[in-house]
Amino acid sequence: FAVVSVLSAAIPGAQVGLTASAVQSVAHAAGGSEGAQRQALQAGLALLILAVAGHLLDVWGQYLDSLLRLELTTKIGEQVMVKGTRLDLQQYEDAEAYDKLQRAFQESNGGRIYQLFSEMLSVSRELVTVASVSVVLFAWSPWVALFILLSPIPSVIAHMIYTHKAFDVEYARAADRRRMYYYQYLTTTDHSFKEVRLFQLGPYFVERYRKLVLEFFRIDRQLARRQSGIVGSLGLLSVLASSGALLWAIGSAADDGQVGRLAGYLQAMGTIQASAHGMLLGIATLYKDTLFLGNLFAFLDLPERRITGGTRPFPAKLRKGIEFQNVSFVYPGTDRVVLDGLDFVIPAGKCVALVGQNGAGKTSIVKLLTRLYEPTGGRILIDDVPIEEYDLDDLQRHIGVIFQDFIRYEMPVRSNIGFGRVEAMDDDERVRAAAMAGGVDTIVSELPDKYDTMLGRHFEEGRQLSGGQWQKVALSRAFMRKAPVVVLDEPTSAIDAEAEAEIFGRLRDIAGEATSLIIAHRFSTVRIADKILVMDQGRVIEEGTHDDLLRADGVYAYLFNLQAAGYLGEPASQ
Ligand SMILES: Nc1ncnc2c1ncn2[C@@H]1O[C@H](COP(=O)(O)OP(=O)(O)OP(=O)(O)O)[C@@H](O)[C@H]1O
Repeated sequence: FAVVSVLSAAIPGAQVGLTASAVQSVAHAAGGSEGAQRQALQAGLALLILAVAGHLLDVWGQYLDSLLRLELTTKIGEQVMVKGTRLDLQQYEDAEAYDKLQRAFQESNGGRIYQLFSEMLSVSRELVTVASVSVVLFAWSPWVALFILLSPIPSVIAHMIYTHKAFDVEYARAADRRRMYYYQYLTTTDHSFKEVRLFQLGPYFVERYRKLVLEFFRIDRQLARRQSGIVGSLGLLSVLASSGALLWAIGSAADDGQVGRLAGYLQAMGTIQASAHGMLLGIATLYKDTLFLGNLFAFLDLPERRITGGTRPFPAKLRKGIEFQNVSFVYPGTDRVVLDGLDFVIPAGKCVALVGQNGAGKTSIVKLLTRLYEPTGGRILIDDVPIEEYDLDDLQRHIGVIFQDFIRYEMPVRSNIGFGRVEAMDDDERVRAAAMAGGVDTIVSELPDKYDTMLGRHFEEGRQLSGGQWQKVALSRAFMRKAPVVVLDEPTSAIDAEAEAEIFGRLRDIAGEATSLIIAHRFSTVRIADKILVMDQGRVIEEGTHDDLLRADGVYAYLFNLQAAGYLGEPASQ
């Protein structure tokens, strides 16, 4: 591509020389000079051949250019996705790091990197054109050549100053841009439509969006005004320089009668002005692209998986269980103690339930157990071995976890369940067994394409499920994993009581095989557990079976009675 581009760029130099020679020969022929006519025709023929060659090289260059664009956009998009999967959860949950991600994602379609390459090539092409024409010009008059060559520089400097300012402005905007996209998202997606419509929030979000846009507009207008001033005044210098050179060329042609040379100057001036201007503007654009691409590279350079594991394989079945010893945790960048000297054991093959108020720290425990974060103090042991000694991927592969905010994959049922063990997604038996354990098999049997039915509404022929049905699908995904440790964060909050009882029956069936931790607010869910931990402000304040805790008549008994009274319509006794 580079060779083709450079070859085609050398053509204008030859054209200037040939044009001058053709015009001069015509002038001589008109003066009756012998052989001049033949020379003029030869120069004309050479010009024709050059034009055809130039055209063919251009077409070829454009084809290669498309290939380059395709290849770059594919590769960069993929690299950004891969990088996204290699970061830590912390980088997604921290506003500053998230801004960095967003800035990089804006460049992730590879458009800018393609632009950078093609800009680099076009600058080199223009350089070759300018050089080839300059050779001819310098031979005629070094001063005129110098003037013509340097004339575009002032206006390009102006562009570069502006580009830097524009980048600084855009850089500082990341958070506001994110806010803008968020308002757009809230007013244009199915997830938010119901609330936005019924709470009549549309005008409010549009107004917030408009305020941000207007502020952007105000700053951009200021910038554009300043740019016009700078570009205008420096550009005037460029115009004066090139016009001066032209004046000089006209004067000297009037003196010595070299009309061919004047024609050559005129053509050269047009070519050089376009090329030198194109080249210097290209440099300004390159400068801008490298500034913006800095965002992409800053993202690609982000440290990957700072949480690392050891080499020990995770046990296929726990012997002893999971133990939290004096575990404390503070989210990075914050100072609130979320877990405060936590001590508890989940015996192997048993089911332990965690209850506690919102914000007590239950989900944070799951994040530590799955090593999405590291404790600030204390240690977590699995079968008496510190958790960090296990191979990280192996550990995560052996935990079947479903978070409260599980994903509703807009994909077929088979994928939604099969993602629990992606290698076994085509194993019909396993997918069906998982669906049965999650209580979703009867729903699937009524779907038009059974396990191949598309779920959700984003793609054609997708079937939308109810909230509880989606939750059952997510549970099936956890069962699909057949992991020795199962962690379910509010797994049945949207599931009806009958289905919940069935699912927990199955969870009990796998007890003995798996060690499970269930977080729940519903006491009907909690009571089936072998042991219940009651949490408050990052600590375990009560521990025991359902009956033990009722007998102890503490916080658990109070909360249980409160919920039971709610069901029975009686006031809670305390
Ligand atoms: N990524 C985070 N960064 C900083 N603080 C966080 C983060 N996630 C949660 N927290 C804080 O940690 C505390 C515990 O949150 P956690 O999600 O563990 O509570 P929870 O017991 O699971 O609550 P819920 O019952 O509402 O699900 C809360 O005060 C919350 O504000």
